[in-house]
Amino acid sequence: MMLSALVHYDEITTNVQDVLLGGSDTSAVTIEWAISELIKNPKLLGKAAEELDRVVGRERLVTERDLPGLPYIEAILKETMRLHPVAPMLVPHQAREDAHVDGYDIPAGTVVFVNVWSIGRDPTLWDAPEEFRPERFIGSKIDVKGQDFELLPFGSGRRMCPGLGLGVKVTLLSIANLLHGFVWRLPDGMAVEELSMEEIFLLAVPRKNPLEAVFEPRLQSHLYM
Ligand code: HEM
Repeated sequence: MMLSALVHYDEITTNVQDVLLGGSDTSAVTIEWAISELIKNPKLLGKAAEELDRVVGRERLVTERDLPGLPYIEAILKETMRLHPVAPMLVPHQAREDAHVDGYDIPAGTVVFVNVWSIGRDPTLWDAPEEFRPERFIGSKIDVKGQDFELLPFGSGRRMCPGLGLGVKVTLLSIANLLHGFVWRLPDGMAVEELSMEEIFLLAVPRKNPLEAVFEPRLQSHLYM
């Protein structure tokens, strides 16, 4: 009885840890990459601000209800997830039965890694894959929900990320509010070419050096209270 209560407690702790870890770093890393790419491309920063001013205006903050009307912000998120997937090889999976995929035999028991980092930069799938171009997703049906195999930042299938819905909303809303609420630029005297985009390959792939940026309010002061 005591043992089963202990196992039960351990399972709860592990599951809570999974959700906290799975849901915090992933979103933070994605948001930092999105802002970095935009600071490097001031024209895109301007396009995002234009969409936010047109749809939301300057009298209030962005809310979840605004998200469906912000296709450019959504395109920024997809483009960030294409170039900077937080789990570059997803997590290891094991083939349960013999399979034949694209000319390769995969025996049962094989540990399979899916290199979504490379897929996102594959020149046979993407035009100018090294360029950050959110426009490529405007009018495109490609989504991050695990059905379009060229873009799998949340994985696919029965073990794909269960936090997809929450993850997309949190990152979209954060990026939208950061761009709507602040003007972003590099510190004085620093040119965009000097902004390092080096990655560090850990469990997630954050920036090697934390982003240093200057941000100034662009809305009325009472909105920040
Ligand atoms: C930007 C946000 C996020 C990204 C990019 C992301 C990405 C991923 C990826 C790639 C996996 C592995 C999928 C696979 O096995 O192939 C995963 C698993 C998981 N994620 Fe997320 N995630 C995000 C947000 C969240 C959130 C908000 C939560 C929870 C609140 C969460 C909870 C989990 C859990 C529990 C798993 C393990 C699922 C399993 O093994 O069955 N994630 N996530």
